[in-house]
Amino acid sequence: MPSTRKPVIGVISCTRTVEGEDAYIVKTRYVDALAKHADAVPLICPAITTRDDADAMLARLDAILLTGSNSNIEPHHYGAASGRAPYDPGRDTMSALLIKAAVAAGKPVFGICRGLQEINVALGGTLVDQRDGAEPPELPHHAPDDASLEQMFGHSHPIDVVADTPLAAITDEPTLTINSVHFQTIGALGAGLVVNARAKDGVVEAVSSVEGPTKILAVQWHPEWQPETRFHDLAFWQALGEITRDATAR
Ligand SMILES: N[C@@H](CCC(=O)NCCCC(=O)O)C(=O)O
Repeated sequence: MPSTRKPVIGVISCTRTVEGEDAYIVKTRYVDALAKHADAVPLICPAITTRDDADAMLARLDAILLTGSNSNIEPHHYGAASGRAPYDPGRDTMSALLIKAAVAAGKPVFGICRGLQEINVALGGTLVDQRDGAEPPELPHHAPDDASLEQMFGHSHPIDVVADTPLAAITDEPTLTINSVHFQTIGALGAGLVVNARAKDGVVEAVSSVEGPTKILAVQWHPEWQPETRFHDLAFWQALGEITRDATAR
């Protein structure tokens, strides 16, 4: 019987400089979407540095959400010789620990943009950067550098949803038009992940876990950006709440 209490979902934070000091921050749109559309209680998680702390944190959470962020994962985490700043090493450490702890505890792991990339890397996958190609990308996945915030999240393209995947069941549409705010994309797929959607250039746009106790669902786009305007984004958030309730009822 699924639990009737609201699930508590941990939201990973980023380290930024605020008023001249280090601060743990989360953009409100991620937290608000969990509360408004997943019917969950969001709990912002500071950067932890040990597996014991990650296990203790997970013991008090029903699931975790790895948000988007402008920073890139440091390349040594996925065996690359070089990468592009900005970085957030504290977040890299925390996301790897939280993902491993959640998988060990059989608790759901959800990812958005950088969060999808962190899940892929934590499971042994790699990333590639569209800016490293010899030619400009056939399909740019990020607006030009001088774009405003609205223009950045207005940059969009279609994706093809893979049939018989969790995303197909959630959205019930073979193609979606999604916003796109990233330069990095999945290279090698992490262990246990299944592709749920691809862009027309083959870029992986959504993944889920192969059947098993730990439910993973991650998307490369931003369903937290004005989700009221797109059915598939509202459906994404409703699914997060349902997946987490089901997991707590097991
Ligand atoms: N840096 C990575 C991940 C991109 C990402 O998460 N973008 C979101 C930025 C807006 C926000 O903070 O939500 C890449 O470039 O691929």
